[in-house]
Amino acid sequence: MQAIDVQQLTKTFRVSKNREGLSGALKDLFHREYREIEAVKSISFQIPQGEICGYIGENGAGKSTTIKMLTGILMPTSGHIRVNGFIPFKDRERFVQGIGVVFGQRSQLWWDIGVIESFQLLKKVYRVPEREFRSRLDELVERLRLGDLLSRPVRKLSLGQRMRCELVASLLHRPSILFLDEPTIGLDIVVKSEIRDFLKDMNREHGTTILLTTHDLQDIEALCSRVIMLDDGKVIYDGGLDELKQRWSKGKEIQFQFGKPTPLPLLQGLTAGIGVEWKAENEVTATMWVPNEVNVSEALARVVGGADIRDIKIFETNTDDIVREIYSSGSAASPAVSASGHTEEKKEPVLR
Ligand SMILES: Nc1ncnc2c1ncn2[C@@H]1O[C@H](COP(=O)(O)OP(=O)(O)OP(=O)(O)O)[C@@H](O)[C@H]1O
Repeated sequence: MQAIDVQQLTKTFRVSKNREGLSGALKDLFHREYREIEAVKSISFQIPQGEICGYIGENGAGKSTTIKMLTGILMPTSGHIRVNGFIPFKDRERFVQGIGVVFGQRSQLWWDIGVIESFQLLKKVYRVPEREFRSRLDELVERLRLGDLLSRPVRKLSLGQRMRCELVASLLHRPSILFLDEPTIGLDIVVKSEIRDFLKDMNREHGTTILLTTHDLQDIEALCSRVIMLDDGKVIYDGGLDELKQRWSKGKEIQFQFGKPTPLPLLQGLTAGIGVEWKAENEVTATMWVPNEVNVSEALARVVGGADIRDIKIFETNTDDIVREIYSSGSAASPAVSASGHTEEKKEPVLR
């Protein structure tokens, strides 16, 4: 059974139009006009148990709307969803026992009471037996170093402390699927990396399936082997992160540190005719841009054979650059390949 199975899922919001001016407002009183916003447009994907999948897209692409449908908060306009075998908006009570949710911008903890009291309330909501609750709480508190925070009211926690508590709250009932909507938003680099390590451990030790929505592509790099990319309500990429990089990356930068001053014309002469470009950083450091179509070992061999090299660093194009490029280029994608390795029908990208 797939952890998440989504077929031709669509969500259309109906919003009222506000006419301008006093006469417009009066007209609205008697006859409202509506327009439709198609936030999610017939998307399909499956996520097997135990996978960490990134769900990315620009503002307004439809990510949160999808997560809300997957967690049963919103009802789809059309299409089918199964999460852990349940239809989320129907079988609410049994369905929520199997999922955990963290919305980075919204808290599931009670603001004015101690963190531990919030956890106790959630234990009741999810009907977790006392012994199980204790052992799970001990494990999570130790892992996320929450010991000192448990008696503090949530309003007195820093954002990083609160987010660690939110994660505990979402995992107390041992859900098999975790939905994370911007879990690292606004956090400093240390807390971000703590949270990423924690999620990796949860996935490895308990096989927790994670669907992660984020604008922070470092989250994706650190956690996800697969990414689903959304644009204007449609899936425009579904596949491996490495494949995404290979497909979209235009080349590599290779930085050389030389043992003595090495002028650019000498380096350009060594690599003449193979299509690389040089940039001097200083007298003893230069960077060679190697487009994908150029053979890297040939380019390297030419430099190694003619210059005194102390150090070499290779920089791949990073995910941030690639994703920015995809959103801004409007380039056509090749057929989307699902994580299962099956080539799906061509998803026409509408990239703006
Ligand atoms: N309750 C709603 N009523 C009307 N329109 C909505 C509602 N919720 C979302 N939308 C619209 O649906 C589209 C998708 O919004 P959604 O919040 O899913 O995008 P998102 O990818 O999560 O964006 P962000 O990264 O900014 O959170 C947007 O055009 C948004 O304005």
